[in-house]
Amino acid sequence: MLKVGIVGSTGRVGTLLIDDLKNDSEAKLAGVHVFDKLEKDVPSDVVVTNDMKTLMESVDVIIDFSAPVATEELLTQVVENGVRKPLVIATTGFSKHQQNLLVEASKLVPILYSTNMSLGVAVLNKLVSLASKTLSDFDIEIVEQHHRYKVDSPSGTALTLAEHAARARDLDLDSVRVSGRDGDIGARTKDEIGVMSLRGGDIVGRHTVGLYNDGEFIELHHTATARNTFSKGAIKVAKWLVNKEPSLYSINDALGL
Ligand SMILES: NC(=O)C1=CN([C@@H]2O[C@H](COP(=O)(O)OP(=O)(O)OC[C@H]3O[C@@H](n4cnc5c(N)ncnc54)[C@H](OP(=O)(O)O)[C@@H]3O)[C@@H](O)[C@H]2O)C=CC1
Ligand SMILES: O=C(O)C1=N[C@H](C(=O)O)C[C@H](O)C1
Repeated sequence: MLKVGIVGSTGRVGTLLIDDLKNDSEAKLAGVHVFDKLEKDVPSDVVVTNDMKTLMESVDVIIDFSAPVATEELLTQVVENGVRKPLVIATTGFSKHQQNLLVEASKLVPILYSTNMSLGVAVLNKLVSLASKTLSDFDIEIVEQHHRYKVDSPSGTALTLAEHAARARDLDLDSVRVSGRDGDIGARTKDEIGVMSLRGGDIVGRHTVGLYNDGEFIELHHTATARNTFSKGAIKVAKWLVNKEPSLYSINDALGL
């Protein structure tokens, strides 16, 4: 039985991970990191701790849906404190420093990082690469919609979709991304990639990649209708990751896409 540890165990996705692991025949909950207090009941043999190193040493693999500072603490245990455990990282909104730390840690332990753990978005990324390259004259605009509690913007998924679009056109995303328009902004430039955010209600996650030209346009939509799409996806890739060599893996590696 694969022993799973959760970082972000009290969160929207973390609580679903606890439920999903109760019904899994190959993986079980072995430890949870709690920042404050765990309201949910867990079996008595589960390690409940606010110490990241203790959690990591109690499990076979970590699944992280938390906050950038918490993921940074996790990665620091690998890079500075010699802890060696495979990590599935789903948290979004990292700074450049945190992104670099993730790359450094992946030289020491296997890490699968994905801004979206759904199969649908994994396929959408591939469709976006194909469409952006083939429809090279079309303007690309991405819109993401999420629930009112989401704290980072644009979503990690929207940024990953934008990266696929930019790479397909040999563009540097940081130079061409536009994430707000207001006032006398002038006409749209050819290469810019718009990435816009809407927040409201209980929307689990919706991403639209539009490619617009004179006389026609294509819009590719993905909608997550249940949040456990992400928790179940993360457990699936954790099983795949656990015996891999240190490296930075994508969800496409795990799903064979
Ligand atoms: N890749 C994917 O498929 C998906 C990624 N996400 C991402 O996962 C992350 C979590 O999402 P969600 O569950 O909705 O968020 P929540 O805000 O519901 O949960 C965040 C969790 O992180 C914990 N946390 C916050 N700060 C710290 C800290 N400093 N140290 C330790 N733990 C901390 C919280 O603990 P406490 O409750 O005590 O504050 C809580 O358990 C977000 O970055 C989100 O974008 C979300 C869905 C899918
Ligand atoms: O915070 C969320 O809820 C989600 N976050 C991820 C992101 O930032 O892309 C994935 C999903 O869309 C839900």
